[in-house]
Amino acid sequence: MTTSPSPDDAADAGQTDASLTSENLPPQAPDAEGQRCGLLAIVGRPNVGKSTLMNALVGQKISITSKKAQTTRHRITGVRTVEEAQFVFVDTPGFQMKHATALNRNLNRTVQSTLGDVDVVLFLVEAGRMGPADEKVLALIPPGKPVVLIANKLDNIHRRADLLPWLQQMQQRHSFAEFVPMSATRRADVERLFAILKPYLPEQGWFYEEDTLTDRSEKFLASEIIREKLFRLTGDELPYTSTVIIDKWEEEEGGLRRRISASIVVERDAHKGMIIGAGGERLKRIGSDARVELERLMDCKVFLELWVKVRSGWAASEEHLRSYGYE
Ligand SMILES: Nc1nc2c(ncn2[C@@H]2O[C@H](COP(=O)(O)OP(=O)(O)OP(=O)(O)O)[C@@H](O)[C@H]2O)c(=O)[nH]1
Repeated sequence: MTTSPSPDDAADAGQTDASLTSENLPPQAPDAEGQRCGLLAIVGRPNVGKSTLMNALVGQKISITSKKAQTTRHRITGVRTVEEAQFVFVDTPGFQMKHATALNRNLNRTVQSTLGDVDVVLFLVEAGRMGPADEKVLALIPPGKPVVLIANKLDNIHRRADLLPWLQQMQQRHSFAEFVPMSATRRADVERLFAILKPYLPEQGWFYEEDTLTDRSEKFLASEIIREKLFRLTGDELPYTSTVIIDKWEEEEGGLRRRISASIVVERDAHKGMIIGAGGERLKRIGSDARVELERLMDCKVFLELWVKVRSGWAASEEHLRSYGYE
């Protein structure tokens, strides 16, 4: 994956990447003695706190100015180096099981192949709960992979003793490598997690420089920010089957200004109306919220133009998925 944005690089707003193999691993630091480095994935059903944990682990600030070229199969969500250990978090796109469309089947395949390559999987559940949706996620994890059970939202459990019988049950359910009751919202818990995870990282040189936080491209991050605003402002009304494509990306005044044009692709006219809102108010709000965040992230002025397009049945069509780079 390249990090320098190019307006013609259509795949950039999509999700494809080349393969992470021993031949094309990023160069290692010259002095690798004592270093550890490994890939980690955070999985769990919706709403268990994956994003909260990820943000807490890698910090809020995302460095998207890094121009280091990478050709890895995985989209790296974040990198955090703690003392001699470098934690490289990879993305496992969506666990949408609500609608059994081609999109979901593809995503599940992606999830499985991603998890096959990582060194350790962080399986998040809500402390004291293990429902059918959690079971489905657990079933996607390849056998033999070290899985750390994170019992998140511990702060919702008022008496710790109440959790013990549940933890014992969980022990019988799967041979988890570790059990970590914690709150992703508690700094101390998050820092302790690094120490717990460190032994699972292979002893090898770092893949990234110490201060790298992400190597995702600016265009990809921009599409994610727009998507986030889209979902936030449409609530549960909008199905997962919508995506954001960056159509135009122009840098002006030597990078001091960016002109971005993006399309929100939905399946139905009704969804289009939902996004646009009465008098176009909602789309305006999505655009202005996204613009403010993009300006902060990229530290420059941003002109953002948003379009809503209807591609009927695109989520069900494998061909469309390929053209959007979802393979
Ligand atoms: N009380 C409490 N709430 C938490 C904790 N971690 C996350 N949350 C809340 O749980 C909700 C869901 O968190 P997210 O991080 O968005 O969950 P997610 O798993 O990324 O959700 P999806 O994007 O739907 O898959 C948010 O309201 C968080 O603030 C925690 O440790 N304690």
